[in-house]
Amino acid sequence: MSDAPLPPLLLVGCGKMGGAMLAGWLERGLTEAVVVEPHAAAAAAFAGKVTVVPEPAAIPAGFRPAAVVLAIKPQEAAATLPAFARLAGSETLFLSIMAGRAIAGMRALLGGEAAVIRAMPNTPAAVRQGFTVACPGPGVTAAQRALADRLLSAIGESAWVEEEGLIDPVTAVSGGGPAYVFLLAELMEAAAIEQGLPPDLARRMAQATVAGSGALLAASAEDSAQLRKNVTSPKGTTERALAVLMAPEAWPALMSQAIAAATARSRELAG
Ligand SMILES: NC(=O)C1=CN([C@@H]2O[C@H](COP(=O)(O)OP(=O)(O)OC[C@H]3O[C@@H](n4cnc5c(N)ncnc54)[C@H](O)[C@@H]3O)[C@@H](O)[C@H]2O)C=CC1
Ligand SMILES: O=C(O)[C@@H]1CCC=N1
Repeated sequence: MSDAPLPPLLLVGCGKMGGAMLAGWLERGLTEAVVVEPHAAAAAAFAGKVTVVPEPAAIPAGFRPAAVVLAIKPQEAAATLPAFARLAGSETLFLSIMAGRAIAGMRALLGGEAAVIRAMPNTPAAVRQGFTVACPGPGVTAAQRALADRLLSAIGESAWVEEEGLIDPVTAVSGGGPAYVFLLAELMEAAAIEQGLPPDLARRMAQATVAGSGALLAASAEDSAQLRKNVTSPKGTTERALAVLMAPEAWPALMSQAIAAATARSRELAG
Protein backbone atom coordinates (compact mmCIF):
# COMPACT_ATOMS: atom_id res chain seq x y z
CA MET A 1 0.00 0.00 0.00
CA SER A 2 1.28 3.45 -0.93
CA ASP A 3 2.16 5.74 1.98
CA ALA A 4 1.47 8.87 -0.09
CA PRO A 5 -1.26 11.10 1.35
CA LEU A 6 -4.76 10.32 0.17
CA PRO A 7 -5.99 12.76 -2.51
CA PRO A 8 -8.90 15.18 -1.98
CA LEU A 9 -12.24 13.44 -1.52
CA LEU A 10 -15.85 14.50 -1.72
CA LEU A 11 -18.10 12.39 0.49
CA VAL A 12 -21.82 12.54 -0.26
CA GLY A 13 -23.68 11.29 2.82
CA CYS A 14 -21.96 11.01 6.18
CA GLY A 15 -24.17 8.49 7.92
CA LYS A 16 -23.18 5.22 9.50
CA MET A 17 -21.22 3.79 6.56
CA GLY A 18 -19.92 7.04 5.04
CA GLY A 19 -18.83 8.13 8.51
CA ALA A 20 -17.14 4.77 9.16
CA MET A 21 -15.12 5.07 5.95
CA LEU A 22 -14.26 8.71 6.60
CA ALA A 23 -13.01 7.79 10.09
CA GLY A 24 -10.77 5.17 8.53
CA TRP A 25 -9.46 7.56 5.87
CA LEU A 26 -8.75 10.29 8.44
CA GLU A 27 -6.84 7.80 10.53
CA ARG A 28 -4.92 6.95 7.37
CA GLY A 29 -3.93 10.60 6.90
CA LEU A 30 -6.64 12.10 4.70
CA THR A 31 -6.21 15.86 4.92
CA GLU A 32 -8.50 17.41 2.31
CA ALA A 33 -12.13 16.38 2.21
CA VAL A 34 -15.50 18.00 1.71
CA VAL A 35 -18.59 16.28 3.06
CA VAL A 36 -22.07 16.99 1.70
CA GLU A 37 -24.45 16.13 4.53
CA PRO A 38 -27.79 17.89 5.06
CA HIS A 39 -28.08 16.73 8.68
CA ALA A 40 -25.33 18.56 10.53
CA ALA A 41 -25.52 16.20 13.49
CA ALA A 42 -24.55 13.24 11.30
CA ALA A 43 -21.17 14.80 10.53
CA ALA A 44 -20.62 16.45 13.94
CA ALA A 45 -17.85 13.98 14.86
CA PHE A 46 -15.78 15.29 11.94
CA ALA A 47 -16.10 19.02 12.69
CA GLY A 48 -12.72 20.71 12.33
CA LYS A 49 -11.27 17.78 10.41
CA VAL A 50 -13.15 18.17 7.13
CA THR A 51 -15.34 20.80 5.48
CA VAL A 52 -19.01 19.95 5.95
CA VAL A 53 -21.61 21.56 3.69
CA PRO A 54 -25.37 20.95 3.61
CA GLU A 55 -25.83 20.80 -0.16
CA PRO A 56 -23.80 20.51 -3.37
CA ALA A 57 -24.21 24.25 -4.15
CA ALA A 58 -22.12 25.01 -1.05
CA ILE A 59 -19.08 22.99 -2.13
CA PRO A 60 -16.16 25.46 -2.11
CA ALA A 61 -15.47 26.84 -5.60
CA GLY A 62 -12.34 25.30 -7.02
CA PHE A 63 -12.51 22.12 -4.94
CA ARG A 64 -11.45 19.35 -7.30
CA PRO A 65 -11.92 15.92 -5.71
CA ALA A 66 -10.07 12.92 -7.11
CA ALA A 67 -13.02 10.81 -6.03
CA VAL A 68 -16.64 11.39 -5.13
CA VAL A 69 -17.82 8.77 -2.65
CA LEU A 70 -21.58 8.18 -2.88
CA ALA A 71 -22.70 7.04 0.57
CA ILE A 72 -26.36 8.03 0.52
CA LYS A 73 -29.26 5.59 0.69
CA PRO A 74 -30.06 3.90 -2.64
CA GLN A 75 -33.52 5.47 -2.53
CA GLU A 76 -31.91 8.98 -2.50
CA ALA A 77 -29.83 8.39 -5.63
CA ALA A 78 -32.27 9.67 -8.25
CA ALA A 79 -32.79 12.96 -6.44
CA THR A 80 -29.16 13.45 -5.42
CA LEU A 81 -26.81 12.33 -8.19
CA PRO A 82 -27.69 14.80 -10.98
CA ALA A 83 -26.23 17.68 -8.92
CA PHE A 84 -22.81 16.00 -9.19
CA ALA A 85 -22.92 15.40 -12.95
CA ARG A 86 -20.74 18.50 -13.46
CA LEU A 87 -17.83 16.56 -11.91
CA ALA A 88 -18.24 13.61 -14.30
CA GLY A 89 -16.28 13.30 -17.53
CA SER A 90 -13.09 14.70 -16.02
CA GLU A 91 -10.59 12.60 -14.10
CA THR A 92 -12.98 12.32 -11.18
CA LEU A 93 -13.89 8.83 -10.02
CA PHE A 94 -17.33 8.10 -8.58
CA LEU A 95 -17.14 5.40 -5.91
CA SER A 96 -20.61 4.24 -4.94
CA ILE A 97 -21.28 2.13 -1.88
CA MET A 98 -25.05 2.16 -2.31
CA ALA A 99 -26.67 -1.24 -1.93
CA GLY A 100 -28.31 -2.47 -5.10
CA ARG A 101 -27.81 0.62 -7.23
CA ALA A 102 -26.52 -0.53 -10.60
CA ILE A 103 -23.66 1.16 -12.43
CA ALA A 104 -25.71 1.84 -15.57
CA GLY A 105 -28.42 3.65 -13.60
CA MET A 106 -25.87 5.75 -11.71
CA ARG A 107 -24.08 6.71 -14.95
CA ALA A 108 -27.39 7.79 -16.47
CA LEU A 109 -28.08 10.02 -13.45
CA LEU A 110 -24.55 11.46 -13.70
CA GLY A 111 -24.88 12.43 -17.37
CA GLY A 112 -23.86 9.19 -19.05
CA GLU A 113 -20.05 9.48 -19.09
CA ALA A 114 -19.07 9.15 -15.45
CA ALA A 115 -16.39 6.70 -14.37
CA VAL A 116 -18.20 4.70 -11.68
CA ILE A 117 -16.94 1.95 -9.41
CA ARG A 118 -19.62 0.11 -7.45
CA ALA A 119 -18.30 -1.12 -4.14
CA MET A 120 -19.69 -2.79 -1.07
CA PRO A 121 -17.81 -2.12 2.19
CA ASN A 122 -18.79 -2.91 5.77
CA THR A 123 -18.74 -0.96 9.02
CA PRO A 124 -15.53 -2.47 10.49
CA ALA A 125 -13.99 0.04 8.06
CA ALA A 126 -14.24 2.48 10.99
CA VAL A 127 -11.43 0.56 12.70
CA ARG A 128 -9.68 -0.19 9.41
CA GLN A 129 -10.80 -3.80 9.47
CA GLY A 130 -13.42 -3.55 6.76
CA PHE A 131 -13.85 -5.83 3.79
CA THR A 132 -14.87 -4.25 0.50
CA VAL A 133 -15.60 -5.85 -2.84
CA ALA A 134 -15.57 -3.53 -5.86
CA CYS A 135 -16.60 -3.74 -9.50
CA PRO A 136 -15.42 -1.26 -12.17
CA GLY A 137 -17.88 0.29 -14.61
CA PRO A 138 -17.24 1.26 -18.24
CA GLY A 139 -14.47 3.78 -18.83
CA VAL A 140 -12.80 3.36 -15.43
CA THR A 141 -9.09 3.88 -16.01
CA ALA A 142 -6.24 1.90 -14.46
CA ALA A 143 -5.34 5.02 -12.45
CA GLN A 144 -8.88 5.32 -11.10
CA ARG A 145 -8.90 1.65 -10.19
CA ALA A 146 -5.58 2.14 -8.40
CA LEU A 147 -7.07 5.10 -6.52
CA ALA A 148 -10.04 2.97 -5.43
CA ASP A 149 -7.58 0.31 -4.30
CA ARG A 150 -5.76 2.85 -2.17
CA LEU A 151 -8.98 4.15 -0.62
CA LEU A 152 -10.33 0.68 0.11
CA SER A 153 -7.08 -0.78 1.39
CA ALA A 154 -6.82 2.20 3.76
CA ILE A 155 -9.92 0.90 5.56
CA GLY A 156 -9.26 -2.83 5.49
CA GLU A 157 -9.08 -5.62 2.93
CA SER A 158 -10.50 -5.38 -0.55
CA ALA A 159 -11.17 -7.53 -3.59
CA TRP A 160 -12.46 -7.00 -7.13
CA VAL A 161 -15.08 -8.73 -9.21
CA GLU A 162 -15.59 -8.03 -12.90
CA GLU A 163 -19.23 -9.21 -12.96
CA GLU A 164 -21.46 -6.61 -11.38
CA GLY A 165 -24.19 -9.11 -10.44
CA LEU A 166 -21.84 -10.63 -7.86
CA ILE A 167 -22.06 -7.45 -5.79
CA ASP A 168 -25.59 -8.46 -4.75
CA PRO A 169 -24.50 -11.59 -2.81
CA VAL A 170 -21.45 -9.68 -1.57
CA THR A 171 -23.88 -7.13 -0.12
CA ALA A 172 -25.71 -9.94 1.64
CA VAL A 173 -22.60 -11.63 3.04
CA SER A 174 -19.93 -9.07 3.91
CA GLY A 175 -21.93 -5.83 3.59
CA GLY A 176 -24.56 -6.90 6.10
CA GLY A 177 -22.42 -9.55 7.76
CA PRO A 178 -21.40 -7.47 10.78
CA ALA A 179 -25.10 -7.22 11.70
CA TYR A 180 -25.37 -11.00 11.88
CA VAL A 181 -22.29 -11.18 14.09
CA PHE A 182 -23.61 -8.46 16.40
CA LEU A 183 -26.93 -10.33 16.55
CA LEU A 184 -25.01 -13.38 17.68
CA ALA A 185 -23.58 -11.36 20.56
CA GLU A 186 -27.06 -10.09 21.45
CA LEU A 187 -28.56 -13.58 21.46
CA MET A 188 -25.70 -15.06 23.50
CA GLU A 189 -26.13 -12.28 26.04
CA ALA A 190 -29.87 -12.93 26.33
CA ALA A 191 -29.34 -16.69 26.65
CA ALA A 192 -26.70 -16.16 29.34
CA ILE A 193 -29.16 -14.06 31.36
CA GLU A 194 -31.77 -16.82 30.93
CA GLN A 195 -29.32 -19.24 32.54
CA GLY A 196 -29.03 -16.98 35.59
CA LEU A 197 -25.93 -14.94 34.87
CA PRO A 198 -25.98 -11.26 35.96
CA PRO A 199 -26.78 -8.95 32.98
CA ASP A 200 -23.50 -6.99 33.15
CA LEU A 201 -21.45 -10.16 33.17
CA ALA A 202 -23.61 -11.67 30.40
CA ARG A 203 -22.95 -8.65 28.17
CA ARG A 204 -19.20 -8.61 28.82
CA MET A 205 -18.95 -12.35 28.20
CA ALA A 206 -20.92 -12.25 24.94
CA GLN A 207 -19.06 -9.24 23.55
CA ALA A 208 -15.60 -10.44 24.55
CA THR A 209 -16.31 -13.92 23.19
CA VAL A 210 -17.42 -12.63 19.79
CA ALA A 211 -14.58 -10.09 19.57
CA GLY A 212 -11.96 -12.55 20.81
CA SER A 213 -13.12 -15.25 18.41
CA GLY A 214 -12.89 -12.79 15.51
CA ALA A 215 -9.38 -11.83 16.55
CA LEU A 216 -8.38 -15.50 16.82
CA LEU A 217 -9.86 -16.25 13.39
CA ALA A 218 -7.93 -13.33 11.92
CA ALA A 219 -4.66 -14.33 13.58
CA SER A 220 -4.84 -18.11 13.17
CA ALA A 221 -3.56 -20.21 10.30
CA GLU A 222 -6.50 -22.58 10.91
CA ASP A 223 -9.83 -22.06 9.17
CA SER A 224 -13.10 -21.42 10.98
CA ALA A 225 -14.21 -25.07 10.83
CA GLN A 226 -11.00 -26.22 12.50
CA LEU A 227 -11.18 -23.45 15.10
CA ARG A 228 -14.74 -24.64 15.86
CA LYS A 229 -13.54 -28.24 16.21
CA ASN A 230 -10.77 -27.07 18.55
CA VAL A 231 -13.47 -25.91 21.00
CA THR A 232 -15.60 -29.03 20.69
CA SER A 233 -14.50 -31.79 23.07
CA PRO A 234 -15.92 -35.23 22.23
CA LYS A 235 -18.93 -35.89 24.46
CA GLY A 236 -18.47 -32.45 26.00
CA THR A 237 -20.69 -29.39 26.40
CA THR A 238 -20.05 -27.59 23.08
CA GLU A 239 -20.98 -30.73 21.17
CA ARG A 240 -24.45 -30.56 22.74
CA ALA A 241 -24.89 -26.92 21.73
CA LEU A 242 -23.66 -27.50 18.19
CA ALA A 243 -26.07 -30.42 17.76
CA VAL A 244 -28.84 -27.86 18.18
CA LEU A 245 -27.27 -25.10 16.08
CA MET A 246 -25.99 -27.29 13.25
CA ALA A 247 -29.15 -29.33 12.72
CA PRO A 248 -29.91 -28.97 8.99
CA GLU A 249 -33.09 -27.00 9.64
CA ALA A 250 -31.33 -24.71 12.15
CA TRP A 251 -28.38 -22.44 11.32
CA PRO A 252 -27.43 -24.03 7.97
CA ALA A 253 -30.93 -23.52 6.57
CA LEU A 254 -31.49 -20.18 8.28
CA MET A 255 -28.21 -18.66 7.12
CA SER A 256 -28.85 -19.83 3.58
CA GLN A 257 -32.34 -18.28 3.63
CA ALA A 258 -31.07 -15.05 5.19
CA ILE A 259 -28.33 -14.56 2.59
CA ALA A 260 -30.75 -15.37 -0.23
CA ALA A 261 -33.27 -12.85 1.11
CA ALA A 262 -30.66 -10.08 1.37
CA THR A 263 -29.30 -10.88 -2.10
CA ALA A 264 -32.81 -10.65 -3.54
CA ARG A 265 -33.36 -7.32 -1.81
CA SER A 266 -30.11 -5.96 -3.25
CA ARG A 267 -31.36 -6.89 -6.74
CA GLU A 268 -34.67 -5.13 -6.03
CA LEU A 269 -32.84 -1.92 -5.14
CA ALA A 270 -31.16 -1.66 -8.57
CA GLY A 271 -32.10 1.59 -10.25
N1 LIG B 1 -24.57 0.72 7.11
C1 LIG B 1 -23.86 -0.25 6.54
O1 LIG B 1 -23.35 -1.18 7.21
C2 LIG B 1 -23.60 -0.24 5.07
C3 LIG B 1 -24.24 0.65 4.23
N2 LIG B 1 -23.96 0.66 2.90
C4 LIG B 1 -24.62 1.62 2.02
O2 LIG B 1 -24.22 2.89 2.43
C5 LIG B 1 -25.25 3.83 2.15
C6 LIG B 1 -25.54 4.65 3.38
O3 LIG B 1 -26.01 3.76 4.39
P1 LIG B 1 -25.95 4.16 5.91
O4 LIG B 1 -24.69 4.92 6.16
O5 LIG B 1 -26.24 2.95 6.67
O6 LIG B 1 -27.20 5.16 5.98
P2 LIG B 1 -27.37 6.47 6.86
O7 LIG B 1 -28.81 6.82 6.81
O8 LIG B 1 -26.71 6.28 8.17
O9 LIG B 1 -26.54 7.55 6.03
C7 LIG B 1 -27.02 8.23 4.91
C8 LIG B 1 -26.65 9.69 5.08
O10 LIG B 1 -26.94 10.39 3.88
C9 LIG B 1 -27.42 11.66 4.25
N3 LIG B 1 -28.15 12.23 3.11
C10 LIG B 1 -29.46 12.09 2.80
N4 LIG B 1 -29.73 12.77 1.67
C11 LIG B 1 -28.56 13.33 1.25
C12 LIG B 1 -28.18 14.14 0.15
N5 LIG B 1 -29.09 14.51 -0.77
N6 LIG B 1 -26.89 14.54 0.05
C13 LIG B 1 -25.98 14.16 0.97
N7 LIG B 1 -26.29 13.39 2.04
C14 LIG B 1 -27.56 12.98 2.18
C15 LIG B 1 -28.27 11.41 5.46
O11 LIG B 1 -28.49 12.59 6.22
C16 LIG B 1 -27.45 10.37 6.20
O12 LIG B 1 -26.56 10.96 7.14
C17 LIG B 1 -26.45 3.05 1.67
O13 LIG B 1 -26.57 3.18 0.29
C18 LIG B 1 -26.14 1.64 2.08
O14 LIG B 1 -26.68 0.72 1.18
C19 LIG B 1 -23.03 -0.17 2.34
C20 LIG B 1 -22.37 -1.07 3.12
C21 LIG B 1 -22.65 -1.24 4.54
O1 LIG C 1 -28.76 -3.04 4.91
C1 LIG C 1 -28.37 -2.47 3.90
O2 LIG C 1 -29.13 -2.28 2.94
C2 LIG C 1 -26.93 -2.00 3.81
C3 LIG C 1 -26.18 -2.72 2.76
C4 LIG C 1 -25.27 -3.67 3.48
C5 LIG C 1 -25.36 -3.24 4.86
N1 LIG C 1 -26.24 -2.29 5.03
